[in-house]
Amino acid sequence: KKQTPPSPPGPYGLPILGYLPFLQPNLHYNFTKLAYKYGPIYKLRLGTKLCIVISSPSLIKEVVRDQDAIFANRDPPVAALVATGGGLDIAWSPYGPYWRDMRKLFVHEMLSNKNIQASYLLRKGEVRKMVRNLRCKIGEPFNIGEVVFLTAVNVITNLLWGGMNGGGKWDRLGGEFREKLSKLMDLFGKPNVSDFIPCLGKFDVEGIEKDMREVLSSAEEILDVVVGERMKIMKGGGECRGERRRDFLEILFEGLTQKQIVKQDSVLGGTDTTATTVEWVMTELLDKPHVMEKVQQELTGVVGVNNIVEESHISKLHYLDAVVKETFRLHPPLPLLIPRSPSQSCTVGGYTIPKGSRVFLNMWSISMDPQLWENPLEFHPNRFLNDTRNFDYMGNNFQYLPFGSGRRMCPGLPLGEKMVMYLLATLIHSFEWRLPEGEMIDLSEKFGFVMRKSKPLQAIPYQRLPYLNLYE
Ligand code: HEM
Repeated sequence: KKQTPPSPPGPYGLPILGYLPFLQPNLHYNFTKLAYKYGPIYKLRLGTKLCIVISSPSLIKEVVRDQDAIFANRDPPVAALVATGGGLDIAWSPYGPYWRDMRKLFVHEMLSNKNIQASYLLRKGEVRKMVRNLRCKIGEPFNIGEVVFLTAVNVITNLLWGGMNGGGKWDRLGGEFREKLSKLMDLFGKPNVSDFIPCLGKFDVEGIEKDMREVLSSAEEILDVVVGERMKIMKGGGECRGERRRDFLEILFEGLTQKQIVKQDSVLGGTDTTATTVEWVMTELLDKPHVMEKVQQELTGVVGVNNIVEESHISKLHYLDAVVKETFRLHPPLPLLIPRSPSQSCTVGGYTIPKGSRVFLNMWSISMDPQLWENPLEFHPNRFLNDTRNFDYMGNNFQYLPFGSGRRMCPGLPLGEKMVMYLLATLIHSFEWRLPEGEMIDLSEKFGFVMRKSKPLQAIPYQRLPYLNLYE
């Protein structure tokens, strides 16, 4: 008789609530501590939901490579279902034809090599605008993450529907929209009892659904205006600002309704990950002046002293690339990636994983594993120089997956990587950075859908080289 493999080990919990009352807010840390006790694959019952936590490269490979098709489904939290109209966006829609079509449009059209190259002028314009704004703040402390976020939002919304920040009207809407988007991302990450005890769903005990609906209705009002305006132009047969680059909206108009377009929140989520990464890199560099000095030297050698950074310089910035990679290791923006859910019962590591369970891939714990990394708690960019182990972002080394892996891997990778490097190279080449008087570096993190710093980085820019007028 064929025997069913056993269920993974795991802690016991209370009746009905399971392990829910014992969960701590820093979930990645909590899950890592449990792995010390129960091993690299264990189960947790949170309310009625069976969760599986995996934290070894070989078991992660079984999920995202060997059984990728089975694990390509998501198990969206209530907040995400509310935000995406029941899963109309790319990140939360179930694995199937709708997701495939959306993702194909996104990857082959919006983020095709041709479109990314054609949109360089747009990125250049936004990055220059950022430097001009920073010139007015020389000697003053300000929030780096916020400035970078605005630049990333402008680039991505421009790629999506072009021109949101082109005139006074879009500038105002863009600022408001940024606020809503941050709130929306925070709500994705908040643990919600309704996710784990569905019969409590209608009571919305923590008010997350209510908050989400409020944020959404104002965010969507803004999107409706933008999308509606563009639909009018398209229906009138008008040329979109005479540009040759087709933006995502134009492409989407070919097959989707306005409602489906407005629900592309996950695409916009790319702005939060980009800004958070830049903020973490700047924090690590301000904490380690010798590393900052090496990055500056590299930039001076590659870009020169009387010149401004161009995207063509990026491929020559090997040390900065290693600094970014090491930052992704120590502070992965999505420490548990986006949870998967098997579409049929299957076996991982010799254990049964039931259909519909929520599977967390704990990349944070892998990043901190002393068996896999020498001195894992220390910041050593050199470990990524002269790398022979494929520590790139392509999702083939299961010890290092900042952009995920398999069918559900981040489709925004080509843009995200470019933006992070270009923004950092410009910020560091143009300015000398210091902390405000009496301020200490704070490296603590706050768990969320995107893992941000618990205290935003405040830093002061000083003019570094005499060429800043080139940005005028
Ligand atoms: C530093 C930048 C970024 C990082 C670190 C990052 C990381 C990730 C990760 C870890 C995932 C989950 C992958 C998985 O489940 O295996 C993901 C998914 C996704 N990302 Fe990114 N991302 C970044 C930038 C972007 C950008 C710029 C965009 C859009 C322009 C974007 C759009 C998406 C979308 C749509 C998904 C869902 C894919 C799906 O479910 O099919 N990301 N990202």
